Amino acid sequence: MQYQSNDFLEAEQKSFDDSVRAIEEWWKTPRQQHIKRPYSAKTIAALRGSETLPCVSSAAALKLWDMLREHRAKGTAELTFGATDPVAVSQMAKHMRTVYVSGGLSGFSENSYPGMDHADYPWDTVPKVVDKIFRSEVWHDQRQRQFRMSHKLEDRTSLENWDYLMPIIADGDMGFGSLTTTLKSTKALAEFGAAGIHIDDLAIGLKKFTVGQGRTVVPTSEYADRVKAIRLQLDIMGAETLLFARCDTDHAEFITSVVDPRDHEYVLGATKDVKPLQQVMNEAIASGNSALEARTRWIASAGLKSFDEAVQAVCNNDQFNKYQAQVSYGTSLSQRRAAARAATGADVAFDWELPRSQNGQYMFRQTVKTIVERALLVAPLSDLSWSRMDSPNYHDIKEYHETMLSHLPERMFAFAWGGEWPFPESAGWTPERRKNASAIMAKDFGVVWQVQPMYMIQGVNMEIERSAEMWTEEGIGGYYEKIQTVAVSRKPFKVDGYEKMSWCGGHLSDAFFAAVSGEEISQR
Ligand SMILES: C[C@](O)(C(=O)O)[C@H](CC(=O)O)C(=O)O
Repeated sequence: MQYQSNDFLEAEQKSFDDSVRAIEEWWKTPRQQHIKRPYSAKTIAALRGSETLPCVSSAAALKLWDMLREHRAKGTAELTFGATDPVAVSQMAKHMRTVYVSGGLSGFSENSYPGMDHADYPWDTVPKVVDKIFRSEVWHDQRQRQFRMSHKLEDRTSLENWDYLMPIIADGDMGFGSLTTTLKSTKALAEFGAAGIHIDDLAIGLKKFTVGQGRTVVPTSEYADRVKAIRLQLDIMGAETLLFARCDTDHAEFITSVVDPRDHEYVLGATKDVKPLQQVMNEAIASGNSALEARTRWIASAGLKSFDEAVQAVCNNDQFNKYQAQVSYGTSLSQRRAAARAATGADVAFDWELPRSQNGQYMFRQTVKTIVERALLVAPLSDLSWSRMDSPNYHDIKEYHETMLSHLPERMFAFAWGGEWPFPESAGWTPERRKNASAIMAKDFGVVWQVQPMYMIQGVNMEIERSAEMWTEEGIGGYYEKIQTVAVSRKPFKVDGYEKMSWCGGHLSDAFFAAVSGEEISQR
């Protein structure tokens, strides 16, 4: 064994103690002080290497934090959309101050095997897109500054001066598997430039899109562990990256396991004497019938209820009140059964095994209360809360945010708008409310960051399709008149393009040659 002197050991101990103190001081800064960790600075110091490398995303994360806090104070919001292409991002910078890297969009456009939003692409797909966008932002900032600095002060007022260094918020999906993948993807996202990361409570790979079935969530405890793992990783790195705790429980229909009693209230069971759903579906397939139709018939016959509903259905008001007085958040099914027996004098028929799916999922019925419970649980470790929706219900949105704010008045929220949402009056959307939805969400509910993740797929598709039609029908004549002439005459600045040397980096690369040949390249 290598001999280690006392001097070495003491220096090592001092460096460790210094690191603990530095972490404790860091956690007192305005950006960090609201976070309540379930572990000590000593634990984090012990998980660090002897050198903590500076995290490139931290400056952007602090910028994002200040930006969002300011919006929160003013009742306004930062609006952005999803992007995976640095060229597009360079144009977004002229109107937006943040950019979103969507997992769904990355799944379509950033891997060799495109597909629907299943997060079934390699776990480092989104980090690589973040890397590409982050580096392109840095490059645009560099070439813009070089161009400006080649001009004298008095000539610079009329030059372009965009803030390309837009904080990037990245889709961490469900962490891509186990805890170690969650740690690795967080590390990659923060190292590659993500100023914010969102994590959700979805099960990996179980989204359904066309058969009318809702999403599958993981137990509350698994979700809480994901959030904890991300915060832990960010702390190990000393990263300021913001953590958006997204909850996909709205309209979720399944849960992977009943390991956590906090979920038991929402799991559905059969209250009638029926065969297991899987058996019925397998019999339908074996006899050449539709499994989906067999499922629909089974659901209609099984008397599906939550345990509380099952109790309510078999007792009077007094008995139900007595039952309710015995149960609360986190009361397990076996405790609920005992409380029901005590209140009604009989066992209540309820079997949550019978409706289980082929993948073993349990049937689940969420309410706004479920989402609030999950969101409150992970709020102390995260920076923003986000209840993800399939379609917008204003009443639910209002109830969720107002309940959250009654517990956490300073809380900041994120929200994603869909590409083809209907905004019906029946869901609380008056025309006036729809028109001003983004502003209302910001002012009334503190939703400081709002994204349309799939804007590229609809909004930009529309532009490309129109452009492709024009080019194939009119060729260079059409291009000259409808694109080039318009782009070049745009005021106060030409539209960016390959011929615009400042934007495409022509000036920068020529400046490299000049500098190497010994020329003074500043302010000629
Ligand atoms: C935001 C999202 O995570 C994404 O990948 O962009 C998706 C988008 C969508 O499916 O509409 C999500 O909300 O799950």
